[in-house]
Amino acid sequence: MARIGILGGSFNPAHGGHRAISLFAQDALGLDEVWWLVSPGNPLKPAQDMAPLPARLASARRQARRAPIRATAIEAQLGTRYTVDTLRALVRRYPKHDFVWLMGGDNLRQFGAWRDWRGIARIMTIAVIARPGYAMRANGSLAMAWLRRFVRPACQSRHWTDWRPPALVLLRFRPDPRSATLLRQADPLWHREFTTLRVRDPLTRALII
Ligand SMILES: Nc1ncnc2c1ncn2[C@@H]1O[C@H](COP(=O)(O)OP(=O)(O)OP(=O)(O)O)[C@@H](O)[C@H]1O
Ligand SMILES: O=C(O)c1ccc[n+]([C@@H]2O[C@H](COP(=O)([O-])O)[C@@H](O)[C@H]2O)c1
Repeated sequence: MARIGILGGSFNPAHGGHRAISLFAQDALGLDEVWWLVSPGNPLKPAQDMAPLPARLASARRQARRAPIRATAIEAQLGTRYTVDTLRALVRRYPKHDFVWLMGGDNLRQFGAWRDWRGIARIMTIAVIARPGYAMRANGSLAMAWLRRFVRPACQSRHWTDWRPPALVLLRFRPDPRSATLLRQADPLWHREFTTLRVRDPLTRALII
């Protein structure tokens, strides 16, 4: 079974922080690959600041170069927007893969607002990577109040395929302050270099328009 970590995100744009946490997770969890799911549109984020999907996917492809990372916009083909639907579809589509959901500590804080977040935790193990400014045990977070009982020790993280979800592992990583927000502030028109209107999806080979 291939061991795959999934990092969902807006990638508006992709940056070195995504790459660094993916390589760290690859090592900590013993992954064969990390798949970056470039979202057609985060259901909780306003669409107006969002660069077109082909530009975000192209920026992710560039950041993923020469690393065991595949950028994909597979949610555009699956027709899913909510993570719970995406993960169900992926597990069905790739029965020979073991999947773990990766996210930064900032996403753990708002996880309780995601559609059927308990359902997500029941589908696959979740690995949270520390992010500067976000306490991982997020006291007062609705999701953490429920997830706390499923936390596994980080020293066992390579054995995640033996865990029966819900299972949550909190991974400490050297704080990486990079963010897409900072990059957009520095250059709101970052996507002008990705003028291409169509990009080949590296995972599915479909044309993303
Ligand atoms: N520097 C980082 N450290 C830890 N996790 C990160 C970091 N950058 C991104 N992530 C995680 O990667 C995933 C995708 O992030 P996203 O594409 O939204 O980038 P972002 O930098 O958080 O963007 P924005 O600043 O626009 O919110 C999320 O789970 C996020 O928590
Ligand atoms: O399913 C949901 O309700 C949901 C709500 C907010 C965010 N998400 C997912 O969380 C991932 C991170 O999103 P972002 O925009 O913070 O990079 C991305 O895969 C989104 O589709 C999912």
